[in-house]
Amino acid sequence: MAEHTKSKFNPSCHQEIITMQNITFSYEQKQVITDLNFSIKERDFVGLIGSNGAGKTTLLRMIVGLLKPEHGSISLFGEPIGKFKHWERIGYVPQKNSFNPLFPVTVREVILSGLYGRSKLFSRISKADLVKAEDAMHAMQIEDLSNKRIGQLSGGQQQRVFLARALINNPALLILDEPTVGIDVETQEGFFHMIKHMHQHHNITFLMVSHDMDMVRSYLGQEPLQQNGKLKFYVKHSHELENCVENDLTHSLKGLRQSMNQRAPVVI
Ligand SMILES: Nc1ncnc2c1ncn2[C@@H]1O[C@H](COP(=O)(O)OP(=O)(O)OP(=O)(O)O)[C@@H](O)[C@H]1O
Repeated sequence: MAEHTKSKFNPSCHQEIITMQNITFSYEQKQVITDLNFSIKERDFVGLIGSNGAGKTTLLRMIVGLLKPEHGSISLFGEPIGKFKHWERIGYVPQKNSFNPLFPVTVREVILSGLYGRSKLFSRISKADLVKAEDAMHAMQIEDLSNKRIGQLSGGQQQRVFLARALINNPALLILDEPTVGIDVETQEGFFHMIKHMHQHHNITFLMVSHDMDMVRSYLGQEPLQQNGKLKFYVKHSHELENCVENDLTHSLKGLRQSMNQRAPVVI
């Protein structure tokens, strides 16, 4: 990736967030990813495209530590994944789940579960945690859904809940696996509008799997920056954003909430 003058751009915009070197992965006898080299820098927006079975979800699951590469290495925020402990810096929204409407978990509980992660599984919910949940719900404009059962929401509303769950720790990296599958076109547009807004105004790096080529091409360019097998990486670099400068916005939930409030509501 090209280097850029440090006088103009904040050097922190160039920290490597994900580094993948010579990654190969197989399920039993079937090799899915072969010798992949790719890195993502702070505040890049990467769209990961590929046909069904190309290995997109497999790659995301390796990045979030749920699968181990057969060969090669992954670093997160400059640390080898085996030593990386700051999982709260990463928000992960897996592929859409469908819930039984009777599943007895409320929206607030789903969002709070984002805080328990790997370290807080058995800790009690503090007042501060509840405030974070409120902020995340406010940022996603779903406060009115807080006591509803997750299974009673529409697909678009559920996606907002899972985004709020991913945001509750103020992540520096958001990983989204086909976030708009099964959602109507109008709602998808609203969702992408929101994601782009978050990217442009907050210091968040995005890695998103999507089949929506119109959205990908309109925001990330016509051609992939790199291809590996059937995986294509479309990228908008942090230096293409005007406000990647010294006085970058911090990305606290409150800041997100304020800036989301300044624009027209997005209907999802
Ligand atoms: N647990 C598993 N055991 C064996 N094979 C698997 C497993 N998970 C995925 N695969 C296979 O690995 C390949 C890649 O799967 P993956 O889910 O990563 O693809 P994908 O690009 O995300 O596809 P889609 O667009 O359909 O979601 C597919 O051929 C799939 O059948």
